[in-house]
Amino acid sequence: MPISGPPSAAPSSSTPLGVAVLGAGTMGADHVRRVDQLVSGARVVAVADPDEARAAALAAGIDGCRAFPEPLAALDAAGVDAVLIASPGPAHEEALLAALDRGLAVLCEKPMVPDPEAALRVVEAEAKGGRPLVSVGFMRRFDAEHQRLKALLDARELGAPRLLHCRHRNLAVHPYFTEEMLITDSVAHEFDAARWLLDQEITAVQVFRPTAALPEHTGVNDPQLVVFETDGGVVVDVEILANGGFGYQVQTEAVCERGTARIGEAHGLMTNTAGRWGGEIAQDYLTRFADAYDREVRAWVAAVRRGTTVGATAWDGYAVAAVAAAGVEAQRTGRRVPVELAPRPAPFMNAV
Ligand SMILES: NC(=O)c1ccc[n+]([C@@H]2O[C@H](COP(=O)([O-])OP(=O)(O)OC[C@H]3O[C@@H](n4cnc5c(N)ncnc54)[C@H](O)[C@@H]3O)[C@@H](O)[C@H]2O)c1
Ligand SMILES: O[C@H]1[C@H](O)[C@@H](O)[C@H](O)[C@@H](O)[C@H]1O
Repeated sequence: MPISGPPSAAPSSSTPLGVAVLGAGTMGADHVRRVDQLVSGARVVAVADPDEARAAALAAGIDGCRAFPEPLAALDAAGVDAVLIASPGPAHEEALLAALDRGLAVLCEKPMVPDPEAALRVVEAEAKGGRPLVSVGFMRRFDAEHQRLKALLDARELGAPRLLHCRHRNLAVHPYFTEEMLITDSVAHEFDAARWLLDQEITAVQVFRPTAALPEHTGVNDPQLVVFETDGGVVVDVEILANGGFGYQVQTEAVCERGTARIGEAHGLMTNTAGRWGGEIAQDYLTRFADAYDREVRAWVAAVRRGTTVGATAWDGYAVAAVAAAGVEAQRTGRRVPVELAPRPAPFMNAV
């Protein structure tokens, strides 16, 4: 799609950035609350969802915010300077291309676009515009524990990393969640986090599935073990559990040449009483990663004002989609599947 719209200018420092939020479900509602109540320098001016009642309910609580049943119409609403996409992954490509066509900066929830060919179209559309506009919501990059682990690995304090052991356990997933989404929607986070933590590309993926019968209540064969290799020789294993039923846990342990480092062990209150100790397990990502989402959206608003992006780029979104495509094939065939990456375009001159 050609870039035909005029480039958007970030508003002056005294005018809040007008944000259109596409998708008024779990994440859309959380981001609307965040932009409205926690982030200074931005306001929600439009909310769009084909479920009109959802959009209207969110917009009703915010002065000057309009609800739209047609997602793309919200991009043309008065006062829109930037777009936050929180619709399901398959709807992202259309919204991203429309935003880029209008020169609007975007924070797009992960996965940027689940399918790699479509993800590459987004990379190309942004490149044609000549400036960075797409930030992808891989929020672990803004989580304090993940940032500490990255700093430790970058500084080589424990020597070179050799293995990453990851656990990704969900309480439950949406009823529309499919077996493929274990890879494209959930392990997508570990694909991004591993690339970012290690500063390496992923080269091949394998998926191991228990042979036990499919649990009737979920429709997803739980748990699965996803193992991938990087071009720096690191091996990463990820236990992915969609319907664990007990809480939300995201843990990573790096095994390096001279030691190990672990994050995600505890998050919440620990109690000692009556001869026992015990702790809390967060029940969902909205709790576990609340601080990370806040930092992410604040950083995004600040970046848009500076005319740039933050966190994962459109290229990162594409790379994750390419790895996920290999992962889905590995899941289907039981084979080790190499990752095919397109040539990387030159970075933007002013990207951060
Ligand atoms: N970063 C994270 O930790 C995290 C957590 C959960 C979800 N997500 C991502 O956020 C996105 C939304 O997930 P969710 O859990 O909020 O889903 P959800 O099902 O709760 O909500 C999605 C909403 O989008 C609406 N919708 C459908 N098609 C649309 C379109 N074309 N345009 C606008 N709205 C549309 C639906 O009616 C629904 O209200 C997904 O990409 C998901 O992967 C990210
Ligand atoms: O969409 C959600 C979200 O991305 C969560 O962060 C992840 O833990 C879940 O597995 C996924 O289903």
